[in-house]
Amino acid sequence: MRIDVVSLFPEFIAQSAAVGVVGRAQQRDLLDVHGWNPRDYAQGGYRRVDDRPFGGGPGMVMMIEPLQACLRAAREADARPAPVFYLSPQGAPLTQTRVRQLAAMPRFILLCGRYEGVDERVLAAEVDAEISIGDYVLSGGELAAAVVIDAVARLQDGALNDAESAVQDSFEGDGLLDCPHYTHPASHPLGEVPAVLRSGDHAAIARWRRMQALGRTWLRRPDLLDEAALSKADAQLLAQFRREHDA
Ligand SMILES: CN1CCN(C(=O)c2nonc2N)CC1
Repeated sequence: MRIDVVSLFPEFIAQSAAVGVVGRAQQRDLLDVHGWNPRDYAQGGYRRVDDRPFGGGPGMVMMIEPLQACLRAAREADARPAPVFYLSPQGAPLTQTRVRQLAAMPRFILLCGRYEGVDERVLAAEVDAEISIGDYVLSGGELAAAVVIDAVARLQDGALNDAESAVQDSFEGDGLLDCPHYTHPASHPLGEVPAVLRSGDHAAIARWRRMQALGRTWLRRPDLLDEAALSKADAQLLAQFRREHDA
């Protein structure tokens, strides 16, 4: 899979994509991440990439020409078709379902805006969809692009080791929040590790973890519960959690 990123800070993208799961995926040739800088496609001595907004107001807007030329270069760097996604609070919320769709593509291009954003004509002519990683305002699209790249990289076959796959499966598999995790020491002034986790009874441990995942989802993200396909056993575990919680 190939991801091209158009950004005024391609070094940020390259550095974030060189470490961890994404870096390993690249080393394993599961993923290629390429950064492109619109400033390299800006004309004139100042290599201008932004200008003042028509209508006045604060900040600057990224100009059409450097972006169009940069997107063209990124697109033409590989023969495969490449949809363009713009990171923006105005985009569709990024979900694991959307990540799975992106991860199945042979390639795509991420467009990262800075300042007040990009000229709207670029969005209309060059962008296939906008993606938001959350309802807040960042300083640029690069952090959002790094989030998309990380989530997509994890879904490339061979990117995760067994332990990492288990974590992925725990959320992705059933859409619930994760259960609590503990490690040594078993006793600490902050509290004790739940006895069931030290019991060696793997069936009881699995039930406890499932009940905690169901219960935490009910408490913190009931909207996810509405989407989750709960089994009869799940419903019984959640009922037990709620009885103990309300006791
Ligand atoms: C122009 N620039 C504004 C800030 N920005 C975001 O806040 C953002 N991107 O994706 N999800 C988000 N939230 C990126 C684009």
